[in-house]
Amino acid sequence: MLLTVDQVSKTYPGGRPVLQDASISLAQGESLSLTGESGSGKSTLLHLVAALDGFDAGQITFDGISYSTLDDGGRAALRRNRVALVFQQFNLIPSLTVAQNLAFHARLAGRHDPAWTTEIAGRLGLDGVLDHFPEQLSGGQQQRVAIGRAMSVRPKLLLADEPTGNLDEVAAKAVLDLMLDLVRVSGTALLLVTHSQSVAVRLDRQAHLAGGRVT
Ligand SMILES: Nc1ncnc2c1ncn2[C@@H]1O[C@H](COP(=O)(O)OP(=O)(O)OP(=O)(O)O)[C@@H](O)[C@H]1O
Repeated sequence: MLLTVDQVSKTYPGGRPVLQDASISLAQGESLSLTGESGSGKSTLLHLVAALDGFDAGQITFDGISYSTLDDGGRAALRRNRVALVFQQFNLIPSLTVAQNLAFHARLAGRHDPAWTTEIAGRLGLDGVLDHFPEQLSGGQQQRVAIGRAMSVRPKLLLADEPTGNLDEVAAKAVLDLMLDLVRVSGTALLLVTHSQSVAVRLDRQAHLAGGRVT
């Protein structure tokens, strides 16, 4: 398995338990949707897998590495090289062009591959806007840039938190289609949080969070 979340529990200081013995697993190249009511802990689980936050009990193992063995440097390296994130907000850098945004993470990681970035831009339909700035793009185009930027490092796992949540139905479908195509071509596994059942069923497997557990 590429990712194993094994009986993980998480309570924020002063709060109720959010996750209680939650478990998921993901094979290389596989896609899994995560649904659940608002406040059920979907974003929390995604953040734990991204090593952005710690947990109280259980184990997370990704690509043969147990998170309990990672220090801050190890967690940062994981996010720089192997796990990529896409959020509902596009989080592009406004002063950089589309081409520069697309290459940004890969350059930071010292792994910029111009041929791959060109292929990503083509697959995401961004060829015509490479010299534009984010504010000149539609929401759907901006999210395609954010996805392309995340995929520029060829991550083993893409974590997406409501990636189409800010888009209208037509743009959302186009972005989802392109994202699923890109992760398939790259052999990247995908863990996607969504409120939408119609989005969830497009992925290989579905998981649901309720009462702190995954069903
Ligand atoms: N940093 C934090 N500190 C304290 N409590 C938090 C923090 N982040 C989330 N929570 C709480 O944990 C619970 C789960 O939040 P989380 O964002 O994971 O849910 P979610 O399923 O992603 O919700 P939504 O669908 O509304 O985005 C909520 O009760 C939330 O208030």
